[in-house]
Amino acid sequence: MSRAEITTPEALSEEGLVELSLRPQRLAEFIGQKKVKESLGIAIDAAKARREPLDHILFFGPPGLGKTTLADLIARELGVNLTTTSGPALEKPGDLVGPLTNLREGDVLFIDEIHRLRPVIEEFLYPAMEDYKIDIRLSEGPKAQTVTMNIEKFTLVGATTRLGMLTAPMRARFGLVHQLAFYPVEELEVIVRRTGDVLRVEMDAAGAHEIAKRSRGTPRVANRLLRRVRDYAQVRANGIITLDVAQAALSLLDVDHFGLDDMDSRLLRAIIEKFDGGPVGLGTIAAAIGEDAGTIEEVYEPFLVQHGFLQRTPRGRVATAHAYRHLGFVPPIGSAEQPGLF
Ligand SMILES: Nc1ncnc2c1ncn2[C@@H]1O[C@H](COP(=O)(O)OP(=O)(O)OP(=O)(O)O)[C@@H](O)[C@H]1O
Repeated sequence: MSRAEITTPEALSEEGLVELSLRPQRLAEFIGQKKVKESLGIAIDAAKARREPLDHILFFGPPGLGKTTLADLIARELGVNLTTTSGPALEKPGDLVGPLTNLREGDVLFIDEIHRLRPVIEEFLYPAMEDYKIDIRLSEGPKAQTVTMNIEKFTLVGATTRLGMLTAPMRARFGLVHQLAFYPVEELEVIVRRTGDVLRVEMDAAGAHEIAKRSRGTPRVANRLLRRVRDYAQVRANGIITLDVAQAALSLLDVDHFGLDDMDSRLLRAIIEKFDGGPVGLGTIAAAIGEDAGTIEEVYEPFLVQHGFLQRTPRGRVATAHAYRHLGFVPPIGSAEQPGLF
């Protein structure tokens, strides 16, 4: 596994089954995101009491923060079935006919990466979301006949890392919209300990803290780092994750002290080395490092801004003194500081 992979917040192809086994089984077991959890709990209880389906829900935020997990927990708490699909997997409206007609009353349909739905599929979904009806075309061409079919009342849960790319009509059809934020180290520590219990790996508080600290605010990264540190502890130590073991394992894996990944470093380095620390426009940075501007803005920047490595100013992005120092550069006099953060 390369350094870029170990701290990427996006799921790696082999992680599906492992993640499934680590998922909390009840909303109460879901750690952090207090406000989101509370508001979901209220909405779920109210819907159950009224015996009505829950409003459609949209989750947005960077990858790996628990959007899919929450969709799963909502279905569990409601005691209904969950059907999962994703924007890129749906090619034509027909692909949704099966999933929608198979829904039983109150079921949850989860659409990941909902910003990537094709416009025809969005249009097809609108009446389903609003009136629980779908229009099925019986043939192709301009004179094609359509029939309207009723479907059961259901809840659509959408997830996106790119709220800005969702169309306004789609956004307007969600009754509840929740943003998932990066997790503070204390909460990640609880997640690491919980995962440790599931995987039956022993660790002390300092070991759990070290893994949490380098997890980029992201449970998916925390769980991944824990699995790698566990391997190291088994092979090179007595199986117990202590501070020393965690530090040795993570430095062997080249995991940055703050969990910055390869793209974070490239981004900051480009601003410092090519643009004198900024300010520089997002489009220019994107071209310089060969990454999509939207992905930079919605996947990488939020973490860097929150942790005081980057500032967004009206004139462009600026690398802070903290970023200079972290990457081994001397900050220029007068460069932006983030007082009190570290
Ligand atoms: N609050 C949490 N408490 C405990 N475990 C969590 C929490 N949030 C996420 N996890 C775990 O982290 C992993 C990733 O979560 P999940 O797949 O739900 O993320 P996601 O936001 O849907 O990511 P993506 O959008 O990239 O699919 C899962 O194994 C999940 O169980």
